[in-house]
Amino acid sequence: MNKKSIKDVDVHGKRVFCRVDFNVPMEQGKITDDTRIRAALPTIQYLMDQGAKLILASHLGRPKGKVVEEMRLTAVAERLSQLLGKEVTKTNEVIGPEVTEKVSELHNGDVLLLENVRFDAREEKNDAELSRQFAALADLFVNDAFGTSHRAHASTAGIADYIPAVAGFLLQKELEILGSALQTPKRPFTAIVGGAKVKDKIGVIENLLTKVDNLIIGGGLAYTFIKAKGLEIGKSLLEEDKIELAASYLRQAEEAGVRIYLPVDVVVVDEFSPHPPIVKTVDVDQIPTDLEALDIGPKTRELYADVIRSSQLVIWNGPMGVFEFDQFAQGTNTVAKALADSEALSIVGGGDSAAAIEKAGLADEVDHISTGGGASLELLEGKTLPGVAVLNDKE
Ligand SMILES: Nc1ncnc2c1ncn2[C@@H]1O[C@H](COP(=O)(O)OP(=O)(O)O)[C@@H](O)[C@H]1O
Ligand SMILES: O=C(OP(=O)(O)O)[C@H](O)COP(=O)(O)O
Ligand SMILES: [Mg+2]
Repeated sequence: MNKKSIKDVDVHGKRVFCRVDFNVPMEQGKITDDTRIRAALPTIQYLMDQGAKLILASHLGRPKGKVVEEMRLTAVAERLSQLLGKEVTKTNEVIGPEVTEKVSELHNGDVLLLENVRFDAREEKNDAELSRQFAALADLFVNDAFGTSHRAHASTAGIADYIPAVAGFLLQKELEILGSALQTPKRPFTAIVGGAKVKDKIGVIENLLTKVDNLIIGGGLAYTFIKAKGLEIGKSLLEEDKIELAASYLRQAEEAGVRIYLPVDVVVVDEFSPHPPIVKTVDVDQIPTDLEALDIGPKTRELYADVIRSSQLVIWNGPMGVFEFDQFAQGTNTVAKALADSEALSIVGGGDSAAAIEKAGLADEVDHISTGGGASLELLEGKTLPGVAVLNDKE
């Protein structure tokens, strides 16, 4: 990578604004998986040891520019304090007098965490004024938020217009590992895409079709494709205005000789909950109009596991079902197990996918767990990530 890293600059006594991705899965105010916090520790610890005054910034969820109490970073600050064995101060605002004061009180080696940056509507607009205000707090910008580096926002990109900008260790490591796997991909090369961010993820498929041998589609993403094939999907997750696009991908794949795998059976329910009154497995052409699919069925699990076992490189982003409810985690767990057992070079990416593989107890069995889902897919497409592009080049 020809970008400067924190090793290339002197941070002693400097105020460092470090963007991290602490967008961790939460349930009832509790962190259910702290992979992303742990992944940022090497950078944070290094900057502390070097005597920097550290200002950390992250988003959590999608609060859409307003304060949402459940999306405050309070639990994140507590967990970070535990992991570092040192008190992390947190502000209750994103920017303003409280932030300015707390920054001025920092000593070398201290850590301050700003409130969820997406509480400020200007963050996602990559607003110049907010970028300038962030920059005014610090002498240096460090991007270690690989999982958010595909977003051009004030704290991931805009800030770099005003102060020197370098990469953290996590960002560097992610780019190296993903970059080398993709440079001369081992074949057969299989990509597995699932999850719930259909709007974000469907777009990457066009490019993936030029790179992979097999494309497995599961999770919430699958239903827009099933609909595109003219089948009934009931109340399953659908991105209405992407149906045409999905249909065109199915045609393109056929022309390119890429095999697309879609669910052949699914688990449907009458209520989105851990224990719905009705739970049944049906073939994909038999989804009742009033039910919703929360997992891939047993035939699909076996089919997907077979494809994985015959691959040499597998990149997986997005759970196969609503794995947070144990009853609907079987599709995700079967895919995770197949990946763990296979000889393929295996890379799993995404905040929720990482949580799923941890929950399945298989985190040590795959080659790399990436903290980025959308980010790793865009990298896989061959795109330059905005949060990387803004960093200073090595001289
Ligand atoms: N069939 C489905 N219907 C609704 N949500 C689903 C379905 N399958 C998976 N999901 C949800 O997708 C979410 C993760 O999506 P996403 O954020 O895109 O993945 P990642 O964080 O791994 O990149 C999980 O919370 C999971 O419950
Ligand atoms: O969780 C994230 O991405 P992921 O779900 O693709 O892993 C990142 O924190 C980015 O969040 P965003 O998709 O709301 O911009
Ligand atoms: Mg996610």
